[in-house]
Amino acid sequence: MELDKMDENDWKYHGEGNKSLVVSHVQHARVLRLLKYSTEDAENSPKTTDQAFRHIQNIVDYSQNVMKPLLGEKFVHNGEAVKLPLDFVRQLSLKVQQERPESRCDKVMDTLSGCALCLPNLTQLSSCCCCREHRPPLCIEIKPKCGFLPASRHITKDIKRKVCRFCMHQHFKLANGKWKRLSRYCPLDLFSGNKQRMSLAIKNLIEEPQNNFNIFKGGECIYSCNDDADVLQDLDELAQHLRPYFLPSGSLLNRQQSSKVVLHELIQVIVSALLSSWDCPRSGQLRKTHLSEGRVTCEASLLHRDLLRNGNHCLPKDCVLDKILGTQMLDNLDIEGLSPLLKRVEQHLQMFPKERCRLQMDGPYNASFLEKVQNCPAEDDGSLEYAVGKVHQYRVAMTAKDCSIMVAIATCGEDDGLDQSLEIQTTKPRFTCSVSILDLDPKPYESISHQSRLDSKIVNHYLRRTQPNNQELDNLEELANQSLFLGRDRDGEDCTLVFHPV
Ligand SMILES: O=P(O)(O)O[C@@H]1[C@@H](OP(=O)(O)O)[C@H](OP(=O)(O)O)[C@H](O)[C@H](OP(=O)(O)O)[C@H]1OP(=O)(O)O
Ligand SMILES: Nc1ncnc2c1ncn2[C@@H]1O[C@H](COP(=O)(O)OP(=O)(O)OP(=O)(O)O)[C@@H](O)[C@H]1O
Repeated sequence: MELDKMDENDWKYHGEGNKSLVVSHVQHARVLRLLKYSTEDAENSPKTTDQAFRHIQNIVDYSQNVMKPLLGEKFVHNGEAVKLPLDFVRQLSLKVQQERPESRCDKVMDTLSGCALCLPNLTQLSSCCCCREHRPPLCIEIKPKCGFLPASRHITKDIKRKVCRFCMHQHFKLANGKWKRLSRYCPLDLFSGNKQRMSLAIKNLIEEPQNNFNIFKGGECIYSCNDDADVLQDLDELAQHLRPYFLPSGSLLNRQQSSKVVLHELIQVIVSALLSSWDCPRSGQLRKTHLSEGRVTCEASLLHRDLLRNGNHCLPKDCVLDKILGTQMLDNLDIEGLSPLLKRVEQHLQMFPKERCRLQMDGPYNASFLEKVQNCPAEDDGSLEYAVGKVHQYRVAMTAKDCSIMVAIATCGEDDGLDQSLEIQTTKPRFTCSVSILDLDPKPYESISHQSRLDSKIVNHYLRRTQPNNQELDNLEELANQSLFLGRDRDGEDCTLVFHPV
């Protein structure tokens, strides 16, 4: 990429989240990730080009020196901080504006600094993984969120040990109008390692993607949450896109039958990719990570109790889910156990503000930061160092609870070489696949206190809605929502997919 010859016509809108907007190159498998900021919060945006560059370089360092060692070399692509011509960035901003979803337009793209993060386009397979097949690659993006129930002795509300954060948060989001329907997805099912539970989790993501699920074909997003949340997802249209990948061209199945088969096959491929151990492909069954029984089942999940009790609940060691879960579980005190330690750090920093630098509260994210994360003492010895170590661990866990997984797949013929990619073995066509993790930004130290407030709000709201003894249900709408939730619970076995052993 020649930075002095940048042309906005070579780039197109690709997607965005809360903090960044992504454009992709029309020919090369590259993306640029530009920062966004809220106009009301302009004073918190980086003021000079150097500050913005430093901010992006911090993201690169954090990905490379902290998240990559924790999550695995194969999954993390840290990218490169770049300085772009300002005129190019301004033109680009104008060009993409009309493509942006309304729900994300509360923030504007940074057009002042000219700084961005350049990354490989993870919706496309790297050339070494590509087959001779000309069909465009498919890519499935999943934002899995937190995959375990906390076991910390500091927890004050027992419900947190029974219902997972995502499922409780759904009710809070519904009440606040962020979404209009509850998602049936439960992260504990996805992270269970049990293929039946995982399949149901993915089926639920497909049915209600919210901001947790997207599908790309040839780098174009073909399936995601509608901005108009009233409109249900068109699964039939999705199945038509997928049909050539999963059904032989002469298939005699009618449209409805083929939709079922195609979605079932897609889910199988995703499950296989998520469970593959990349260090020893095809031997994903060798070493396994077990979670203690009580931490793997969420009472809000709709699965049949027998399956939850008797199924296999472990992840192959080193598969992408195992890596993410292990990093999420660095948060072993829960926000309630962390809060007094956060206070210890805050008090120290109030007295000695210059210590912020030595303690690496805002980086630099180097080997010494990772050392603080990995070698934090197991027990509180009352020291500042212990408190700082736990705060750093919590922030790293937050990143892992908010990252996304990209599973890029392509069909391949009998004699295609597989090089560094992974062969997914299913009953029908052969696929090569690459799995990556994205959105690995450091979470600011300041965001921890927000987490603490949010945690109380989510839990209190959930208790008010779902527990009959909490009589604070204030209107009929709330009651309706509650019965919707209870109805879900009773529907435990309602699954339109036919599950075959995989
Ligand atoms: O706090 P959560 O669990 O709601 O996560 C936030 C996400 O909301 P979600 O629940 O996934 O819809 C939120 O996602 P959306 O903007 O809702 O798509 C962001 O990812 C946010 O991260 P950041 O503050 O922008 O770095 C996320 O915030 P933090 O990870 O910083 O807490
Ligand atoms: N390297 C990449 N290759 C392909 N697509 C990408 C890449 N990085 C990001 N994207 C796409 O852009 C979207 C937004 O990126 P990202 O999740 O990093 O933004 P964010 O603002 O940090 O998100 P969040 O809301 O979680 O804070 C992603 O959901 C993904 O679809």
